Amino acid sequence: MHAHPDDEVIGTGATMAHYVSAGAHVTLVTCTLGEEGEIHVPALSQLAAGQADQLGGWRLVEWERACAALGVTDHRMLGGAGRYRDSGMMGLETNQHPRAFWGADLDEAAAHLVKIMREIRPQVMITYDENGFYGHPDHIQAHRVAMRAAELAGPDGPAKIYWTAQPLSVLRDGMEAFRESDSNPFAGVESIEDLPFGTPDEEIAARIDGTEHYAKKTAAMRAHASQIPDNSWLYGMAGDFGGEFMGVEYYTLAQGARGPGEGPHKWETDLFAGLDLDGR
Ligand SMILES: CC(=O)N[C@H]1[C@@H](O[C@@H]2[C@H](O)[C@H](O)[C@@H](O)[C@H](O)[C@H]2O)O[C@H](CO)[C@@H](O)[C@@H]1O
Ligand SMILES: [Zn+2]
Repeated sequence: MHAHPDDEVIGTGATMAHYVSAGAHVTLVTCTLGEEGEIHVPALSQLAAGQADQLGGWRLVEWERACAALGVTDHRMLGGAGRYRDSGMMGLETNQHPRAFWGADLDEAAAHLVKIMREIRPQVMITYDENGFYGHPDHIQAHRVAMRAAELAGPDGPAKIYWTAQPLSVLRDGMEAFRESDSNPFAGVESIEDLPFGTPDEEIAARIDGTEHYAKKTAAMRAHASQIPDNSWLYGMAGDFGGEFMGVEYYTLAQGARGPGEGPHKWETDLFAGLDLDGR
């Protein structure tokens, strides 16, 4: 369950490709079209919200192309394309738009996801933590709607719920690795504790290694060209560090029993670890 087109790749692209290739049924639910986003493709600049206001339709196409690159065939917009609008960054006037996701009625929005849950009966759901990973209103709302839907869906809801996360150790390694880079995402950051995200390693529950799929993740990122420019640090990370940073994704476990794991913190290597898959 993601907030905008492109979130699915940045946070969970390798995980989605990993499970599609393992034969799992992966359903992506995205909550808005991303109408209020930046535009990094000059030729598209007049699609912006304050001009032609067509960015949402364009990002829908980018989103479908990115899903194709990951092998995800079941991708849905919450309540149908255009039902909820990108709210913009926290505190902006766009938060008050009549269709802004940030102002959506929680149970009405959750009902759209419950309907999907009753159809697909997921064993595992991934969404964001209470802060929406980094505090964007649509990410916070996606968390709230996903957790409410899981509560309302009862036995049709997921047995395990994970929230996207970045271990502090990975952020420290990344900050060091990018120190000399000319596209340093940590530029101006004194300490990783200043970042709006980061989880102590001991609170991480799962490390999903989708390294073999990081080329699919990179291709899916390129599909989101309006949001992820060619000179993005994300490509630098993929280029300089290969799958090590791009192909591995981390999660905390918000609901369900933790399965067997590896390493000093017993991180699961499979989100379905410990589940009776025959049962559901
Ligand atoms: C990854 C993500 O959630 N992107 C959102 C976010 O985009 C940010 C926004 O454009 C901001 O103005 C930029 O400074 C920042 O770099 C962007 O990440 O918010 C957008 C508006 O809600 C949203 O469309 C985009 O998908
Ligand atoms: Zn987002």
